[in-house]
Amino acid sequence: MRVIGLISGTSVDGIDAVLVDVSGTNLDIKIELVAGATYPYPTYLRERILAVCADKALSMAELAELDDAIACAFAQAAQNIQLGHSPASLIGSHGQTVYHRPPVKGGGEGERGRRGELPHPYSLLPTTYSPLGYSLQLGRGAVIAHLTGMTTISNFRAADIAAGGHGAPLVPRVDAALLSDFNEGRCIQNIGGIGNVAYVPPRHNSNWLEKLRGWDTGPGNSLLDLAVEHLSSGTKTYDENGAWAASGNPCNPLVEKWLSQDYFHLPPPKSTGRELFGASYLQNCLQDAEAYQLSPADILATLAELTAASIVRSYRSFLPQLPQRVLLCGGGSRNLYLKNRIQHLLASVPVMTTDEVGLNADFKEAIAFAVLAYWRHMGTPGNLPTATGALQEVLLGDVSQSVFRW
Ligand SMILES: Nc1ncnc2c1ncn2[C@@H]1O[C@H](COP(=O)(O)OP(=O)(O)OP(=O)(O)O)[C@@H](O)[C@H]1O
Ligand SMILES: CC(=O)N[C@H]1[C@@H]2OC[C@@H](O2)[C@@H](O)[C@@H]1O[C@H](C)C(=O)O
Repeated sequence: MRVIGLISGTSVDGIDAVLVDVSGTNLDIKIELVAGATYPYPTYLRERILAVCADKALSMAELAELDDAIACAFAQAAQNIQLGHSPASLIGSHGQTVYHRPPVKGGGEGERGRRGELPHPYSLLPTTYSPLGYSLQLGRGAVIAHLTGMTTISNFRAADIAAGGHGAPLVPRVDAALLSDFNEGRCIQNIGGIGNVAYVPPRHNSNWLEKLRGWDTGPGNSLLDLAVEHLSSGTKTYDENGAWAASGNPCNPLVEKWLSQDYFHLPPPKSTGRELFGASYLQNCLQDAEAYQLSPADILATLAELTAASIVRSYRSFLPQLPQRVLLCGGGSRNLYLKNRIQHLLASVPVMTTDEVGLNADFKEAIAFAVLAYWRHMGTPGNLPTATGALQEVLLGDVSQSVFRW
């Protein structure tokens, strides 16, 4: 089946679109990437999205307008990616995350929540506050289905959240299907705006899927990108290949201070977003850096070290053993300095990109949402409770069918 996968991630840099052929059932699937492209948002739209992510207030009418403007951009990306190819019959669209709130521990989280009992932290909250997580992705599927004439699956995170999960990360089940190895335990590390990992145990283990783990490791490129924009007075948006950071030195006492923060010590399942690792987090980092009189390059090297160390230390803290290989994907896998620091901290564990095992590292997330849509279409669950904390596996995504014929 030919499927389109669409996502714009927490970097808000544009829409990743793929056209893939998917076949098979459940975890036993094959995919072939027919086409992939990134379509940058128009500047005005990117700025509006970033403002909303940074808590800018907007009216309901403005929210509806923004939701549909994003959906139109996604529909356009779906049309563009098919040009010159035979058309797809299904779209899986993640949309644009503008807000993410994990469930309250001991309340919504499936692993800990008990029915019929108000857990302690919940009883301290106003009664209007739900212990379930909340995650809002804009770019409604109905509009994409309407504009493209194609059945569109969207709103993938809601069903996992309703089952007590974080609604994230959702990619680990796809990682299990596409990147597992018979003999080797692997960490599949995405470095987008936020970093997230799936630990995929070797498949020779009879209950390997139950042993799979996944969580958000913390900042990926979000702090680095914000810092580059600030330190270059808006002339740059990211540190190409990590060259700027590579010309500085990390300040280790600062890295240790930042790593003492709660999020890094919280056991999985856990998820996060720009709400935590965003502009105000960076402001605090920059304030801390003043005491050490760091140069711009040192600041970037220190933030890169935070990202690398938060990733590697989370493996050491939360996995039964280190993986035998780490496969990087997402834009941060192109940051050579970051990649080298991860390799250094992992010593003899080989670190490479998913490209090197045949899965495109830039488009893996978009591919994942094509696969998740395929699974929804086939009636196969898409979440992994060991990664999201949900009480059970559930079907992910709302189905919008197009009744319009253009
Ligand atoms: N050549 C490169 N050198 C350094 N960094 C790069 C390079 N290419 C991309 N990046 C980084 O990758 C980021 C985009 O990554 P990606 O598209 O994977 O993020 P995302 O999908 O928005 O995030 P998420 O996975 O959190 O949803 C850019 O903002 C930039 O920081
Ligand atoms: C709420 C949300 O959009 N979360 C993203 C984000 O970006 C990376 C990390 O945080 C991950 O948990 C998730 O995305 C991927 C696609 C996932 O669900 O696996």
